[in-house]
Amino acid sequence: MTYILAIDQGTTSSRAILFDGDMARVGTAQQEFTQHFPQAGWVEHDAEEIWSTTLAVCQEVLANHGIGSDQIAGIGITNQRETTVLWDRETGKPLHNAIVWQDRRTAAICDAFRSEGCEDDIVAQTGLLLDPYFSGTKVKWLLDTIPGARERAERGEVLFGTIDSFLIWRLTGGKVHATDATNAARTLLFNIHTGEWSPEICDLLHVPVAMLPEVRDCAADFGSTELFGGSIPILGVAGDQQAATMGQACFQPGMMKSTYGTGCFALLNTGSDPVVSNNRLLTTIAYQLGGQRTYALEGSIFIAGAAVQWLRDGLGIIESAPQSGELAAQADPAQNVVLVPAFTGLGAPYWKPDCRGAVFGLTRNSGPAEFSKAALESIAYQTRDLWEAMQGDWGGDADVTLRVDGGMSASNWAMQGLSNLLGASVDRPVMQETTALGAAWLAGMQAGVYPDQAGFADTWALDQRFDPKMAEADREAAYARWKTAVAAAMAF
Ligand SMILES: Nc1ncnc2c1ncn2[C@@H]1O[C@H](COP(=O)(O)OP(=O)(O)O)[C@@H](O)[C@H]1O
Ligand SMILES: O=P(O)(O)OC[C@H](O)CO
Repeated sequence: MTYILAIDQGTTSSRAILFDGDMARVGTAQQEFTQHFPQAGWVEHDAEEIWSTTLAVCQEVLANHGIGSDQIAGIGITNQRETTVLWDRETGKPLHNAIVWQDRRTAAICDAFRSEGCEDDIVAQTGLLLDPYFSGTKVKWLLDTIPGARERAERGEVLFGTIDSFLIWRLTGGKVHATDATNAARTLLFNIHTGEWSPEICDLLHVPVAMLPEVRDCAADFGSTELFGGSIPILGVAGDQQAATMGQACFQPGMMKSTYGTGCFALLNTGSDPVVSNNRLLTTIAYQLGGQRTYALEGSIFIAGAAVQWLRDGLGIIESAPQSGELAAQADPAQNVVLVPAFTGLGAPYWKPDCRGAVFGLTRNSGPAEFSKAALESIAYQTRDLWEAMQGDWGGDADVTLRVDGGMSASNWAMQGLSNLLGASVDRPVMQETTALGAAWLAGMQAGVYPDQAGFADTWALDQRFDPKMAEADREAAYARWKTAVAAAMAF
């Protein structure tokens, strides 16, 4: 039997998932790693720990299943996006902790460029917003802060990469400095229309082009690793939300997936033409295969499953995440408690980093069940915001179903509520590890052991469809309450 090894390097853990020749998951190994918060709003990872946990989980899953390197046809890498690493070309050592996508330290840099009138050109070239979320201003901050780093980067002695690049460098023993188009598209340094690094933006941010990785297709030759016995080629790379889009087989324009983990990231395939958002969504590359770019509109919600974690760890009203649905089902239907979970600000389409959470509509009878219901419904309302924005940008032609995945999609109550508030069908696939599957598919297809796009799309199998069970008038009244609550939270 031939196998594919998928590496899913996420924000809180590194995972290795082994798939067999039929794309069935054989085994998983996972290790969490340390989150560093050196100052308010700063989030860092130790890139060495990212590397050591990644290496360990790969070794573990292979050992657990007695699989040798000669049985692995290829490795696919998927990763937390935007997180920024600078390392020494000679030693491979990071110059600094990785600056994580959630880190807000470059807000002032963004404000300064905005006041200089640079935002429109950056948005036009990158499809992104001038926000600390993306890598570009993080690279600038590192080069401004670490003595001598910029001069060394100009000489090609210091390299930049998102996590995929750093892992490729380490896996190949420093032979390959490359990334894929989906990861490049999140850096704020990449022109998504030409498929090349933007010389103008690199100049503006004072980022030497010599330090940037080569950009390749998602399914391509990324070198090989000798670290697991024999040689294994790295054949697939994609940012995690794009890998989930492929894992959900959202290959047709108008198809949309939404991944409910800690946060929620919704991507709508817009085909070969990038769609410019009038609703503060991001325009990004969904995938690049055979040199052809397919674009997506993306909406990013920072708090989804994290609201359920808050019920458990903050309020202590549930002991485990699945209890949130059981409790919500007991809520008094006459109460209209609304939670705006802006614990770390609001993402798309509001982009209000300073907004904070709020609860509205409390009565003397409001208790754990109503809080639980409000927390799960807040995820549905936020998705409805993205859905509305996407329909507006896309011209109302989006698919009438939403494909969901991620840990929280296991909640039937939450998914039924989502369908009710969207007024659309919500499809949950049998295979909910779509991020890893997407990365595995890229590598397996490139290796010639997995089917092409059409064949892969045929293997997508439905676990459960949730159809709306809410009267239109009730849905719209509920959504209007949410909009009022968001406006009030933003005004606070
Ligand atoms: N049955 C459930 N009901 C509601 N939320 C759930 C359920 N199972 C998991 N979650 C939530 O899903 C999140 C974990 O999903 P996961 O995809 O593993 O996220 P991440 O990759 O961001 O760590 C947690 O925030 C958890 O609270
Ligand atoms: O690692 P995740 O699943 O939280 O995903 C993070 C996103 O890629 C950030 O853009």
